[in-house]
Amino acid sequence: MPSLELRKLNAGYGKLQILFDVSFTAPPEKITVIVGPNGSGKSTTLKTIFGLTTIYSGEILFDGKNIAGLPPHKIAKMGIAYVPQTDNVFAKLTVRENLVMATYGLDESSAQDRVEEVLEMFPILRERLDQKAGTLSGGERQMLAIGIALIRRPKLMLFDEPTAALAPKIAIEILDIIARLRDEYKITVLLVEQNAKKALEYGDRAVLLVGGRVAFEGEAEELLHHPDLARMYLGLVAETG
Ligand SMILES: Nc1ncnc2c1ncn2[C@@H]1O[C@H](COP(=O)(O)OP(=O)(O)OP(=O)(O)O)[C@@H](O)[C@H]1O
Repeated sequence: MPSLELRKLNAGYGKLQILFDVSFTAPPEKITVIVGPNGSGKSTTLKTIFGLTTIYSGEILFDGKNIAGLPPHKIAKMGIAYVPQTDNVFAKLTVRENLVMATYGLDESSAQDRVEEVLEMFPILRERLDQKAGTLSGGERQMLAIGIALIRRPKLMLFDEPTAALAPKIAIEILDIIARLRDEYKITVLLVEQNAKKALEYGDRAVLLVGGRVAFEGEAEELLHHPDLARMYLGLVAETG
């Protein structure tokens, strides 16, 4: 079972360093949530794992292999899927075209099976097959983005704020889907979330980033109830009594 381990990672954009000695582990078949204030480097961490930033030093071990410095297409090939926050579907193509595009390189029968699997997981997409992705609701668009990623049968999925801008009820639906990916598909999940409380309730493990450094790594539950960190950085009021 693949786990992901970051070891003393220093990374950023060109000369602008954003991540400082970032180390943490995302254990197999668990949801690891990355939380932290705005600008603390959460998205940059996901982009770095997927080969989209400049790495100065450190290691990213996936399944025991160091993937730091590999280009995104090689990282994808190893079984890692990245679902960015926006621009994660082709708005001008239909739902069907988006899914078919994602099967590129698969033989025809497995391509059909995989699309069918996605439609079984997200029945609403079946109703929208001939609709342009740009006309989907926010929640439906997230489902399509997740579906596109699932077609490659990833072992590790990186989600960047998948519930941003969604109504609370729809946000819960998306988090439920992510929990199903862990439980039914045995996928290891790394989840960046703005809504720390909800995400920590769903997550197994947690990483708190502050100023590009790891301020906490441990059980999600522990961070949720941490007397100081939860209040200082996540705006959560520790429960009393
Ligand atoms: N492409 C880029 N080029 C240069 N700097 C960037 C780029 N993308 C992000 N940054 C900077 O990196 C820092 C960390 O941004 P990042 O998006 O990783 O934070 P975040 O924790 O995900 O924040 P948020 O919750 O606001 O999305 C910020 O100061 C941001 O301005």
